[in-house]
Amino acid sequence: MITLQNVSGGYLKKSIVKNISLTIDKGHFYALIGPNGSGKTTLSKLITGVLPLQLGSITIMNKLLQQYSSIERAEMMAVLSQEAAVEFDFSVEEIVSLGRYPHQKGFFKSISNYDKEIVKDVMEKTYVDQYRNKLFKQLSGGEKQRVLLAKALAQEPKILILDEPTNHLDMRHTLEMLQHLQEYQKNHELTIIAILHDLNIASLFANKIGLLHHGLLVETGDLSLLQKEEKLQQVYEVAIKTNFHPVIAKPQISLIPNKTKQLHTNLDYQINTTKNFIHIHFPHPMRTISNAVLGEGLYWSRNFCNFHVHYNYNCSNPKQDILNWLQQAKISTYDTVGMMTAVILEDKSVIKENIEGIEILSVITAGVGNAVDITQQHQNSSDKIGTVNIMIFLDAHLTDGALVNSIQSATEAKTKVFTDLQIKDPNTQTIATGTSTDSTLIASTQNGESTTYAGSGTKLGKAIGKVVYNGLIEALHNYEKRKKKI
Ligand SMILES: Nc1ncnc2c1ncn2[C@@H]1O[C@H](COP(=O)(O)OP(=O)(O)OP(=O)(O)O)[C@@H](O)[C@H]1O
Repeated sequence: MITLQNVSGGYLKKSIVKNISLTIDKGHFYALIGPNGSGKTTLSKLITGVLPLQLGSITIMNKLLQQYSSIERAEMMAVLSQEAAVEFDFSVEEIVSLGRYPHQKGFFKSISNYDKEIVKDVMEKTYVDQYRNKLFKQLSGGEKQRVLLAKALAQEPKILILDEPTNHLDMRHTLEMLQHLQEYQKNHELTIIAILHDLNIASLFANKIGLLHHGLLVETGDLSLLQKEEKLQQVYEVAIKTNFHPVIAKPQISLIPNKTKQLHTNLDYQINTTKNFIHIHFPHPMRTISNAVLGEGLYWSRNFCNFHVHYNYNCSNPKQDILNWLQQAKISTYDTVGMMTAVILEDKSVIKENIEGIEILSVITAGVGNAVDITQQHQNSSDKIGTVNIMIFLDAHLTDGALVNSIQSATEAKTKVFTDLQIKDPNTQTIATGTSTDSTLIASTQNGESTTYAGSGTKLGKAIGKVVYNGLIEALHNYEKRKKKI
């Protein structure tokens, strides 16, 4: 619908943007991204016709831009620019009504009932109707931004060009504005071109992205562009890590500040065991992966707790229970991983070793009351509290993939223990592979070179295998000894 072919343009004779070719489909949201001064605003001014082309052509709906009259352009396109701060003594409603101006006919342009309806509607949708009689200049930056969006929408444009539309807006209003625009985009087939500095916002709302650098369009394409770590690092000259949004399938980017000196070189830990909990504390956060009750998934944590509960514990809200117990014990609820067990905590095993240069610590509690053979179809009740809780701490630097690999290594070693000790699933009388509610955690200091593998073919994987095997045997031995005493 909008096609730019070899477009160059700028100020006076100087070309700021050079040789740009791109296509924006009707009803799409096209995000223009790029560092400060890369030419985004200049390119948007070429598209609106505010700046003349030096070279190339711009076609909108199969007609060259210069063939549209200025009135036709004003009807077709609305612009929300950074420079739009009007400081006249207009009320909010008057400013929004100005958006209807290109549509008003006749010599004495006057506002029709239809115009009034549109103005009312957009004011409501952008939540500015509450300020309708207030003077525009008396509004906050964010409120002004919403009024200017209302004015642009009142124009009922086919194309909306936004220069940093979420400037001044807080999180709620940023989201509301863009969701609202998305609705317009769908319902009115509105084409949006938005200059955005926040790449994560661009990812949430754009269909297509264009990356400008030194006036050149270095990449244009779908959201996969936002996963090109090296390209983005090179253009923005900043260290980043791309990943996915935790809830929806959109890329998200995290900034990495200049590497600060690592404050610790080994597993400096403190452990405190009471009747109610084991608390392992590290002075610095560790990168973790676990299926713990609190802090599950990928996380950063300094505190690792395993709480003792009665074997008939009512599991209706285990996470909240752990939060309450942490508060009672005056342990942080923010950077803590929490597990539960019905096993007597004194029977834990703690092994700290240096295996081929890898410092590794394991803290394991174990019982086999609800052992299960995962390969058999018999239905076990699984609302009992975890009996094999494995916590492994490593002085290493693991990628997310290596963390997953470590869990796999720990699980293989655990299953080997069940096989070697001939622990059976009581329902099927076959060798069990674990118990029905086991928890496993891997925590890594993230010191040194990062590694992507921690499977059975690696030094790291074998170190995990060794401490899990030995630690679990010791913990089960303690458990059996206590059972015999009872
Ligand atoms: N009116 C002007 N006259 C001359 N040069 C200008 C003018 N406006 C901008 N420039 C120059 O054009 C270049 C690109 O500016 P532009 O505003 O298009 O970048 P941008 O990518 O929108 O930047 P930002 O992210 O900082 O808003 C800059 O070097 C700027 O100094």
